[in-house]
Amino acid sequence: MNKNEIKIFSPATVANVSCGYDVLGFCLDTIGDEMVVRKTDRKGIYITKIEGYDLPLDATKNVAGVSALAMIADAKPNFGFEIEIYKNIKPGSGIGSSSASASGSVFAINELLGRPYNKTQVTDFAMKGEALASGSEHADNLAPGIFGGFTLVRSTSPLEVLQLPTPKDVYATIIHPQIEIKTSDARAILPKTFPLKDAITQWANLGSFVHALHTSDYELLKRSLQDVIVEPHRSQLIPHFAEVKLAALAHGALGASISGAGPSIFALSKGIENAKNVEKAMRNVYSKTSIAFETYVSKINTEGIREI
Ligand SMILES: Nc1ncnc2c1ncn2[C@@H]1O[C@H](COP(=O)(O)OP(=O)(O)O)[C@@H](O)[C@H]1O
Ligand SMILES: N[C@@H](CCOP(=O)(O)O)C(=O)O
Repeated sequence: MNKNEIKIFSPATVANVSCGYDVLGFCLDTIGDEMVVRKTDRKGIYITKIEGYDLPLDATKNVAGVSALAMIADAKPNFGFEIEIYKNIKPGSGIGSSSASASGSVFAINELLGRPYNKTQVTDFAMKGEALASGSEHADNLAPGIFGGFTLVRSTSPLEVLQLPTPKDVYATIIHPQIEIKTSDARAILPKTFPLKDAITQWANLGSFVHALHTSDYELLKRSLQDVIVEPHRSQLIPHFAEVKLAALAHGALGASISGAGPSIFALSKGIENAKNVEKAMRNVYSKTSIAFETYVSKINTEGIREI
């Protein structure tokens, strides 16, 4: 017997991970949204409550509604769904706020339907919602949220997601300056073409990063966490980016870069003590400014979205 209601935790995620623009991502554990989804007699998708941030209740204007509508257009159930969203992830944060909603609704509906879709198909529906926020279909936040751990999106059409291993001692530190950068704006500022020599550097680093995850080679992980394509352009949108990155590296981070489209900055470290030292160092930089900020230290969440 399928359930009528489900409550889920939909975690924040870090996309790009320095060397993997639009393809690489990982899942966080200490911050995420909660959602309640229930079956209702009236057909369609109804967002009945949003707490935390001011977002549209209209299902066609909310990423959670758009992905859910795509799923029910395919599944054609003879009932509908009500969605309540309890947002903790600020929209425009760079830690996958829109992705958590777009993937959370379809994860929950799939559960209530008795899991007719596999994780790749769920991600595909979620991409329809994510496209509303960013202006293009990308799955580098959605895939780690739905699959858990580190993921690589080999292709979005057709969608192919590779689940990568998570070395057991890797922790993430995030600093989120409380300014908003819309993903669509941060995408629009990127050049359309790049020098071949930069592309070579980037794909060498991406390949090495994936190899480092498979072999738990922390030194290689460190050398691979470089972004010569996107970071030089987007870092200009983030106040004190260079200082935060330098501070993180000086206090033991394996690497640091922009989380998603920013303004959040992430670092990866070996061991939770290093990750906490990095958090302190990042906080020190922003404490000297008038910009409000939040920080998080998190293990890599290998489960992804979960029922609570
Ligand atoms: N359920 C939702 N959660 C978050 N943002 C949403 C939602 N529905 C629509 N949006 C819109 O998506 C944009 C935020 O997405 P985006 O710029 O990708 O930020 P983030 O990096 O935090 O995902 C905002 O314009 C917001 O109004
Ligand atoms: N690859 C995308 C990722 C956007 O992530 P978000 O968390 O900022 O929505 C991009 O870099 O544009």
